[in-house]
This record gives sequence, C-alpha cells and structure tokens, in this order.
Amino acid sequence: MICTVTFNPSLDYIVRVDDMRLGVINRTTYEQVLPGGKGINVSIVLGNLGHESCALGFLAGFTGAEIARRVREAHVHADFIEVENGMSRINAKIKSNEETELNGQGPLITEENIEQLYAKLDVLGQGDTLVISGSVPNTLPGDMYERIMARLGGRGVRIVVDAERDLLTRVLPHHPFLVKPNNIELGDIYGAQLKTRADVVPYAQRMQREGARNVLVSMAGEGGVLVAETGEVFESPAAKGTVVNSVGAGDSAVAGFLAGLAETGSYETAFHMALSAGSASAFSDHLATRPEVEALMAR
Ligand SMILES: Nc1ncnc2c1ncn2[C@@H]1O[C@H](COP(=O)(O)OP(=O)(O)OP(=O)(O)O)[C@@H](O)[C@H]1O
Ligand SMILES: O=P(O)(O)OC[C@@]1(O)O[C@H](CO)[C@@H](O)[C@@H]1O
Repeated sequence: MICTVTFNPSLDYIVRVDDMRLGVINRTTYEQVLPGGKGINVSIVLGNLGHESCALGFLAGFTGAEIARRVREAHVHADFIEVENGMSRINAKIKSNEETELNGQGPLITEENIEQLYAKLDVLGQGDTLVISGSVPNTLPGDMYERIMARLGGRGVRIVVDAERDLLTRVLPHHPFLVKPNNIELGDIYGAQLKTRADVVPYAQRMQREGARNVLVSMAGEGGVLVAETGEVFESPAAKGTVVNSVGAGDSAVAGFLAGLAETGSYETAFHMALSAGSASAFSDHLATRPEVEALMAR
C-alpha cells in the first residue's frame, strides 16, 4: 500500500496575466482551479500511472470540501481528517513574464487531529510506502515529519520525504527511503549555489551520507540527478518541450520514481520515469498521464 500525507492541501488557483505589475489591477487571460498540495499531487499522478494510493491529510472549510471532491473525482482514495478551525488554503500561481506563487498558511491543526493521523498511519507495516511532503501549517511544531518517522521506525515502512530546509534535514537520521529536494533547496541546505548536474552530485552524496537512502534532485529544465542506495549515480537532462504549467512537476517526479521502481525494480528506470513524469506535467495544463510519460520515456 502507498499512502501520501499532505498536511496542508490547497486549491491551486492558476492564472495567466499579461505583463503582471504590482500596485495596479491586473486582469487574467486564463484561469484554472486544481486540487493541490504535494502529497495529493503525488497520489493523482500515481493513479494516472496505474498505481493505487491513499491520500491522507487535513482539510478545513469550504475549500477543504472542494479539495476532497476534486481528489475523489480524480479517482484517488481519500481519507482526510476534517479540522474545525480555519479553511484549507487557496494558493495563487501567477504565470506572467515570471512565475510567482502565493502559498497560504492553512488551518489550525490540534494535537487531537495529529493523534487522528497517527491512528491512520499505525496500520502501515512491512512493504508499505508513505510519502510525506509539502509544508506544515505554521501552527504546528517544526519536528512533525521527524515525529512521524520516529513513530513508524522499525516497521519496515519506506518513507519518502519532499520538504524544504529543517523539515527535510531533521528526518535524515531516520533514514528516509527517498528524499527529493530540487537543486535550489539542496543548495540552500548546504549554503552552495548548485547550477549544473555536476555541481549537484557531491551534495546529493553528502545528503545520502547524512542518512537518506536514495536522493533524487530535480532541476526543472536541467533534468536531475539520482544518487541511489546501490552506490550508482544517474544524471540526465530533461526532455525538451514547451512548458505550460510546471506546478506539481516535482511531485510528478516522486510518483514516477515510485511507479518505475515498483514496476521494474531498477533505479535507472525509476529515475527516467521520474524525470519523464515531471516533464509530462510541466508540458501540459494537467498532471502527467501514463501515455504522456511513456511517450517521453521512449524519446
Ligand atoms: N522546464 C522544464 N522542461 C522540462 N522538464 C521539466 C521542466 N520543469 C520541470 N521539468 C521536469 O520535472 C521535474 C521536476 O521539476 P522541478 O525540479 O521544477 O520540481 P520542483 O522544484 O519540486 O517543482 P514543484 O515544487 O513545482 O513541484 C524535473 O526534474 C524535470 O524532469
Ligand atoms: O506550501 P507547500 O506545501 O510547500 O507547497 C504547496 C504547493 O505549492 O505544492 C504543490 C506543487 O508541488 C502545489 O500543488 C501546492 O500549491
């Protein structure tokens, strides 16, 4: 069984604005609303690739109800916890001359809500995979991911973490199965500017020495690097294409990696499926579908 946890789901409000300017009224030329949050995106792409998963997390208010409806519409098994205070966020993704994102804070999650989540996670055991990704609402302590890993430790659950800074570094001693920083996040952690795939390799290896079993570093149009637990290092440029919406490309890469590994047991194939799923999402206005991923892999 694969489960994803999204502490802070969102409705992603994606708009295009010609020549966006601050301090004036800007009018959109295109708008779209999608269910979002990193774990939810991973679940949707896993489903598109033919792998079932269960989406866990916290939802609140009318936005929460709409996120749940849209996740179910995407045929993902959802088992969210409804919280009482506040509302799930609406994250604005503004596409103009540059891409700008405005991500909200999210609702208040109580200790009781966390206990409800633990109860759902306690069924996981040997052979199961848990993906925990994205930010946590700022009302929660910064060691949430670490606490989950400590609780599940020793049960044989493969844990995948896609998060920034402390949320990520604090889980490394618990030996996550996979971490997926992008090159900028990896560079921020180690105080380095990582522009090329060659720049990234030693830092990905360092993150592996600090505890991660597999380190997948995504690099947008530059492709990515995988330092696998076998000791192998894979690197590849990204497929060429026209970017339509890259929101969720990183989550698609995580889903592609898990699907590729489950199907073939090969880290090399998993790596290429990860990059292809990321690019397939970036090249369309929806998250990657299986035929789109296969077409890019064949290239
Ligand atoms: N411009 C692009 N051209 C081709 N492929 C892309 C592009 N942007 C992203 N991708 C693909 O998607 C993968 C993940 O993208 P990226 O590194 O932007 O993830 P991310 O920073 O985690 O993104 P997000 O947080 O929006 O999900 C890349 O490794 C690449 O394979
Ligand atoms: O604020 P977080 O939790 O770090 O990121 C949330 C988010 O930007 O990540 C997804 C893309 O990866 C979007 O669907 C969503 O809006």
